[in-house]
This record gives sequence, structure tokens and C-alpha cells, in this order.
Amino acid sequence: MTKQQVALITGAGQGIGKSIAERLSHDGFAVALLGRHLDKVQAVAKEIKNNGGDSFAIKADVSKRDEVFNAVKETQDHFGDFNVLVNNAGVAPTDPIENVTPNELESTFQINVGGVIWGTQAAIKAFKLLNHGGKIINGSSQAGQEGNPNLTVYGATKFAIRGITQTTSKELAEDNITVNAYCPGIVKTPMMDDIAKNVAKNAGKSEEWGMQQFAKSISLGRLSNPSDVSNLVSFLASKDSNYITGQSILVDGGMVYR
Ligand SMILES: NC(=O)C1=CN([C@@H]2O[C@H](COP(=O)(O)OP(=O)(O)OC[C@H]3O[C@@H](n4cnc5c(N)ncnc54)[C@H](O)[C@@H]3O)[C@@H](O)[C@H]2O)C=CC1
Ligand SMILES: CC(=O)C(C)=O
Repeated sequence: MTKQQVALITGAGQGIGKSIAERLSHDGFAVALLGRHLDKVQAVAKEIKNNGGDSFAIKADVSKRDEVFNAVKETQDHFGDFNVLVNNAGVAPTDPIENVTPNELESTFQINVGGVIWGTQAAIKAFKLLNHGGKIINGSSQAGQEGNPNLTVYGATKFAIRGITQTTSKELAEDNITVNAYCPGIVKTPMMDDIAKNVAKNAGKSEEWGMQQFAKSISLGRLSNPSDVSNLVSFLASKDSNYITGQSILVDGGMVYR
């Protein structure tokens, strides 16, 4: 009887993180859901339980190293194992470069990049304690492969995550830990709605115009659903990806061609 695999997903209260948690539960994982707002992750965890899954909600801020370490330990203690970390949580400030502030720069890097680094450190510690390898899956973006206007700070963090994915995959290969990233395109979530609204506001245009500035470059001609992304994460969390590491894989409907 194969032991149930355990995954922790950060930013699982909505959007892509919620979809990843649901999909990994469907794949047979026990899932721990981390979020800043406990009520939101508890609601998703409850829904997963009602659908027959094994889930657990944790309140934490990924920019706080100790909270991330506690979340991984709580996951391991609760389920008795820990196998996959999905560093999904992120924020996307939307500003033309001349409006970027020191606070925006610092807080965005603390969340988007710090969260990945603290999660990676905590996962390594757990995998070593459990005496087995594991998988780390980071949330990058098409905006981490191609510069997007008005997303300088956000894009810088997503480019950084691709670099971290490469460096840590090389460092951790000897411990049988793979590290990969998913690079979604334009996904229908609250984050993307806010980006489109802000781009439109900055340009004095309608919200529809804002979303269109991104959507017009999608070859497949449709916006992405969160499930398009969790399909890829399901593969990266499975044994089928065991020979893939250090890769940042685009799932963007044909926006960026690398
Ligand atoms: N929506 C999109 O079009 C795309 C999203 N992505 C990436 O996918 C990931 C998820 O994005 P969405 O689901 O669209 O975002 P979202 O904003 O809808 O959800 C993000 C979740 O992360 C949580 N979060 C934010 N900061 C946190 C912190 N400090 N600690 C703990 N949780 C925190 C939020 O509360 C929220 O529940 C992000 O890393 C984003 O950069 C990448 C490409 C496209
Ligand atoms: C939110 C995001 O990552 C985009 C627009 O690529």
C-alpha cells in the first residue's frame, strides 16, 4: 500500500492556489492550505474534506520566515509526512516605473521572493528530517519570461523566481529534491482582475480595455482558467516529473515562445 503523499500549497485561499489544492487532493494528496486569512483557507479545506479529501488549513504570512517554518512543521506533524511544497502565494502591484515606491519594491520582494526562499529552506529541513527527497514547485509567470509594461517590480520578482528555481535545483539534486516552476499566462483570478483594473485606471480606459492589453497576445485566443495551471502543477507534483528539475514551464496559451 503506497503511503499517501502530502503537499503544502501557499496562497491557497483563492485563485490558482485554491485550484492547485483541489487538484492535488483529487490526485490523492493530503493537502495543507496556507493563507494570510484563516477563514478563506479553512473554507477551501472544508470544501476539499466535503469532497472526500484530507485537508488542513494554516494561517501564515510567507514573508515571515518563522511562520513559513512553522507551517511546514505543522503540516509534517499533522499528516506524518511531507513531500511537495507549492510556493504559490504572491502579490502583483501594478505601476508605471516612475510611480514605483520603496515600500512597493521591498514588500513585493519580501512576499514573492522571500516566500519562495523561506519555503524552500523549510522544505529542505523537513525532507532531511524525514530522510527522503521531495519536490518544490514555484509560482513564476509569463511575466517572469517577458517584460510586461506596468509590472516592473512584479516581473522582477517572477524573473528572480526562475533564477532561484535553477540555482536551488542544482544545489538540491544530490538530496533527490527537484525544483521547478510554473509560468502561467493571463489567468482569471482576483489578482488578474486587479491588474487589469489598475492598468486601465493608469491609462484612463475601461476595465475591459485593461484586460484586453494582456489577452490580445494569447495565440489560443482565450484567457486561462486556474485549472489550466493546476493541470501542469499536478504533473510537476507527480512521479512522472521525477527526471525534470530546474525548469520554468510556460502554460500561457501561447504568449511567450522560449
Ligand atoms: N492570475 C494570473 O494571471 C497569474 C498569476 N501568476 C502567479 O500565480 C500565483 C497565484 O496567483 P493568483 O491566484 O492569480 O493570485 P490571487 O491574488 O488571486 O491569490 C493569491 C493568494 O495568495 C495569498 N497571499 C498573498 N500574499 C501572501 C502572503 N504574504 N502570505 C500568504 N499568502 C499570501 C493571497 O491572500 C491570495 O489568497 C502568484 O504567484 C502569481 O504571481 C502567474 C501568472 C499569471
Ligand atoms: C499576473 C501575471 O503574472 C501576468 C499578467 O503575467
